[in-house]
Amino acid sequence: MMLSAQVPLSRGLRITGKWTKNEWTVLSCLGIGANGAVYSVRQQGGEQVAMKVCSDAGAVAFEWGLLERMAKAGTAFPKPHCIDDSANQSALYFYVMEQVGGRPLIEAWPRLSTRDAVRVLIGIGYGLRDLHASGHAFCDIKPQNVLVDVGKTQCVRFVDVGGVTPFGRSVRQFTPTSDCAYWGFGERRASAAYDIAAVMLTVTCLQSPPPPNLSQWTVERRKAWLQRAVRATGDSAWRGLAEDAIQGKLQAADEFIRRLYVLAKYPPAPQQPRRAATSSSGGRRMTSVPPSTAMSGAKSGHMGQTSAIPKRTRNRQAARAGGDWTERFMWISLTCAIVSTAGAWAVYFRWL
Ligand SMILES: Nc1ncnc2c1ncn2[C@@H]1O[C@H](COP(=O)(O)OP(=O)(O)OP(=O)(O)O)[C@@H](O)[C@H]1O
Repeated sequence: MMLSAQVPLSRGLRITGKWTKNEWTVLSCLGIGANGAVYSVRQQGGEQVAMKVCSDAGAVAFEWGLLERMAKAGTAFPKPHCIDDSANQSALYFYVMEQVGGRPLIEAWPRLSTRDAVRVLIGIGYGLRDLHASGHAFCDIKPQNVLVDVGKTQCVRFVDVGGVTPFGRSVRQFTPTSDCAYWGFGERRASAAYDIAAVMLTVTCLQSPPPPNLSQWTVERRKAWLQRAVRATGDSAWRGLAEDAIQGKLQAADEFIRRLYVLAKYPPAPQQPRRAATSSSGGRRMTSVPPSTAMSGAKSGHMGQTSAIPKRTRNRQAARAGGDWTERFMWISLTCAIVSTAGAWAVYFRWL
């Protein structure tokens, strides 16, 4: 059978590595993008991993190099496994990496409560902080490239390392709606501020989907639309954060995280209803995600290790939200004990 990066690989197909001699079995397609397709595959030994397949050997080698660098820097991108090309067919180049769990933000966002949405943003903030510490910007932030574990942990992970660029260089790969220059704000240059603006642009566009003919508008008209969309989203704290981020005033992820903690205390008013969207990655329909519960019940973080909201802060927030039943139980028990002791003393003195 003729294998090619352009032809979708069918389930059950076996791919043998020309150099590693490893064998992988295709399970499903995780997503298709401009640079190639990503498949869930099972490797010998049974582990499920992700395989990015391209027809361009140079593109695979370039992304692989970035992925290795990002792994060394301990960022939220998938861990690299190996790079190879198919022994069955010469035009199939690929690399194998950790398969990241969770759902793309485009699917997860509409079902997040306001509090959980802020917590996910804090997770993104921490992911960016680690990435920026390596001197690189993500540059291609979009809802398909941020995966959120919508279960208990709400971990945030990044995929698609192809756009990662050293600070100061021109952005090579971007998505117009997440690019501040497209909206008439800032320049298209890799920086922490560029990524932070992209996060808030992404979120604004998830809240208020832009019109389909946006690309035909002048930059001024786009800018005016965006300003209206930001004004229509959330309360003044939220608007202030979104405006500052989009205008490039937040120049470090730490500052972004700090501002988000303020929002976690005073979350923006929920926007209803959020329009259902269709994932562009592989054309999958948005599937239902169980609504997340109060902050007290879940841990948050990126890479499944770090909690986005420190435990003490979470407990305080939970107590404020009236969600800490153990504390309420303790106070009720204490009150009962005091009342019964007082009663016993009263009876004792009456009998004396
Ligand atoms: N390691 C991974 N684990 C799980 N899913 C992944 C992984 N890598 C990619 N995906 C999924 O596959 C989709 C496409 O992958 P990727 O973004 O790397 O392709 P691309 O060709 O670079 O896309 P684009 O044209 O958007 O830049 C992603 O949006 C994501 O949903």
